Amino acid sequence: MSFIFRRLFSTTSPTMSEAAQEKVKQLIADNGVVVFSKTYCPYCQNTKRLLDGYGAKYAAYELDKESNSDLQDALFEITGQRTVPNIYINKQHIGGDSDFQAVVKNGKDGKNIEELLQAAGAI
Ligand SMILES: N[C@@H](CCC(=O)N[C@@H](CS)C(=O)NCC(=O)O)C(=O)O
Repeated sequence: MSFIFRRLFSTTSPTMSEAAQEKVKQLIADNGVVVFSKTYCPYCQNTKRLLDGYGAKYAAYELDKESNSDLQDALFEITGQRTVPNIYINKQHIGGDSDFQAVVKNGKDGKNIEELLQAAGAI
């Protein structure tokens, strides 16, 4: 019972995990295209190269440069994906580099990649 009251009326700050999830969600909300990445990751480099090829603006969030290692766990909790790159276009989860390559080739939801990037305000 006291647990329920503590839970309902707690004024304590969010847990680390909740804070990391909020940060991830904010980055997705604030940016048309987001690539959660690691600087040394060849798949991430490929994704960024493809985006650069379209002249797209994107936020690359380099997790290996980030002291907060909770972010990768938060991404897993939100997307079910633990690897990088972890890509969002227009708040829609795309997946990793191979998923992005498939979108470049086939489009998504009836839109080609240029249309998707335009809708995201990235080009
Ligand atoms: N099939 C994935 C492969 C991605 C992958 O293996 N990424 C590696 C880094 S290069 C990774 O996330 N390893 C786990 C980690 O860094 O925590 C894709 O196409 O994105």
